[in-house]
Amino acid sequence: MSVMKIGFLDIEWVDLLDVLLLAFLLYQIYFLVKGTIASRIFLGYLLIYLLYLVAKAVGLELLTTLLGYFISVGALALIIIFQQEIRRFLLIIGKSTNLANSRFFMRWFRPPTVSEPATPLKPIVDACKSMSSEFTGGLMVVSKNDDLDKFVQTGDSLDALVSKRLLLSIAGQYSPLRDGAVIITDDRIRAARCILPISENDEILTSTGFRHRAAIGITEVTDAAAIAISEETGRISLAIDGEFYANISSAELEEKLQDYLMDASKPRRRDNGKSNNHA
Ligand SMILES: Nc1ncnc2c1ncn2[C@@H]1O[C@H](COP(=O)(O)OP(=O)(O)OP(=O)(O)O)[C@@H](O)[C@H]1O
Repeated sequence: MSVMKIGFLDIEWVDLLDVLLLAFLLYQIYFLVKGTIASRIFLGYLLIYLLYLVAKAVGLELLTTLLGYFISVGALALIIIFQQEIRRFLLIIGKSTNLANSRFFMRWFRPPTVSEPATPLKPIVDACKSMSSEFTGGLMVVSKNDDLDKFVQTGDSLDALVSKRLLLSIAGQYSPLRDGAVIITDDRIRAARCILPISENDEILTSTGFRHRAAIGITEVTDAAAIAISEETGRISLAIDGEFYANISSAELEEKLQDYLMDASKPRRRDNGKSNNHA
């Protein structure tokens, strides 16, 4: 059924839907790559494509052929270049269709209300407080819903009950487990010395070290929260969903962790990959 006619163009409902869906998809891709190196590559590729169109329209045959070759292998090249972003995009789709997190699902099949998160926060926050005052560096990941097996496997398995004493001894100056990250799921310390993905977001201050980039990185690809304690400054920082809360107090840490871990319906940010520094 025709909606409107512009000259020889007969526009139908399905065309409008097509354009709207394409605009929505491009908008999502824009937010996904915004602030990353990928956005510049994408822009560069777009400019080459525009140049190709102009060359073709003007009739520059040699240039058109050359650029045509470049663009024909472009799809494959884009998949290789954007593999991180495509992975992140599919993860977001996977997460947003996660039934357990869906508001609709929660409304009808709400599990019995619990007032405390599965992970005991007091020993974690107390350990962070001690580490902060003693300038002991540390990186702790607290799981929410996502499976962190892949990252647990990069470290040394522990499977011990969460306790302040154990967290402090892992982070201690002479501990062989102090490098890398500690991963906590529910009330268990699952592993130490784990390697986390480093955030590639170029909006993060260049002075930010690898411990803090790793804290942001893990929260960009999973729904876990990550705490970094700086060895240099003793500051406590928290990363959630790619957002970075720098230099927070132990009370703020506990409050933010509590809110985040208890909020099962909290939707993931749309502009995944964009980190903000909340100093
Ligand atoms: N990808 C990673 N995964 C897990 N841990 C990491 C990773 N990168 C660095 N770390 C840990 O962070 C420690 C300190 O790294 P770096 O000095 O670059 O970080 P930083 O952010 O400047 O932290 P600090 O303020 O404590 O110096 C490393 O010794 C290592 O234990």
